[in-house]
Amino acid sequence: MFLECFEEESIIDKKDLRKQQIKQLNKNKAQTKKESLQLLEQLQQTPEWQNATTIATTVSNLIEVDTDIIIQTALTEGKKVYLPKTMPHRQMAFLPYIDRDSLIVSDYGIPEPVYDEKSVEQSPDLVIVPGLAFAIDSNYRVGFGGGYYDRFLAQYEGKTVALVPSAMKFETADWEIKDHDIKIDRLLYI
Ligand SMILES: Nc1nc2c(c(=O)[nH]1)N(C=O)[C@@H](CNc1ccc(C(=O)N[C@@H](CCC(=O)O)C(=O)O)cc1)CN2
Ligand SMILES: Nc1ncnc2c1ncn2[C@@H]1O[C@H](COP(=O)(O)OP(=O)(O)OP(=O)(O)O)[C@@H](O)[C@H]1O
Repeated sequence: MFLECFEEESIIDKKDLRKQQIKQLNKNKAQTKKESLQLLEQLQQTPEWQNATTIATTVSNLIEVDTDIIIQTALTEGKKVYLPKTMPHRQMAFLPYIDRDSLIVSDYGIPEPVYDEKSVEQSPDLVIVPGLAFAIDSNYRVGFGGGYYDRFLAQYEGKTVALVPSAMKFETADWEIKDHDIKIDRLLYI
C-alpha cells in the first residue's frame, strides 16, 4: 500500500490490458474503420511498402484495422499478398491470397488460406503486424495472446510495420515487456 505511492507509474498485467483493449476497441469500431484509410495512405508513402513485391497481412476482424483495403490496394499495385494460417505449436504458415472464396474459417473464426506446402512464403518483403496495443516510444506491441507473431518474428528477417489507430496507441508500454517480445520496425499512427 505505502510502497505503491513511490512507484512512478503502474504496470498493467498483459491479460488485463488485452481485455480492456478488446472492450475499448469494440466501442471504437467506426473510428478505427475511418482511420484505416488514413493509415493505408501513410503506409503507401513508406519505402517498405513501395519496395515490397510480397506483403503479409491478416484478414481483420471488426475491432482491428481494416485489412481488406490493404489487400485490394496491394493487389492493384501488382504486389503478392500472403495471409497466415495458424498451425500446430502456435506456428503460422504464410500462404498466398487468391480470392475470398478460397479462404476457410479457422477454429478461431479467422478466414485463412488452405495449406499447400509448395506455396508457403515465410520471408515476404514486408509483414504488417496486427495487435491490440502499441507503444509509440518503444515500438512494442500486445496482440491477442497466442504468441504467434512473436514466434514468427523471432526468425523473420524482413521489414515489419504496424498500423496503429488512435484506440491502440499508447505513449509508452505500461505493460510488462518479456524477453520474447519483438519490436516492430515502424509504427504508423494517427
Ligand atoms: N486478423 C488477425 N488474424 C490473425 C491474428 C491476429 O491478431 N489478427 N493472429 C495474431 O496472432 C494470428 C491468430 N492469433 C490468435 C491469437 C490468440 C489465440 C488464442 O488462442 N486465444 C485464446 C486466448 C489466449 C489468451 O488470452 O491467453 C482463446 O481464444 O482461447 C488464437 C489466435 C493469426 N491470424
Ligand atoms: N519466441 C517464442 N518462443 C516461445 N514461446 C513464445 C515466443 N513468443 C511468445 N511465446 C509465448 O506465447 C505466449 C503469448 O505471448 P504474448 O503474450 O507475448 O502474445 P502476444 O504478443 O500478445 O500475441 P500474438 O503475438 O499472438 O499477437 C506466451 O505464453 C509466451 O511465453
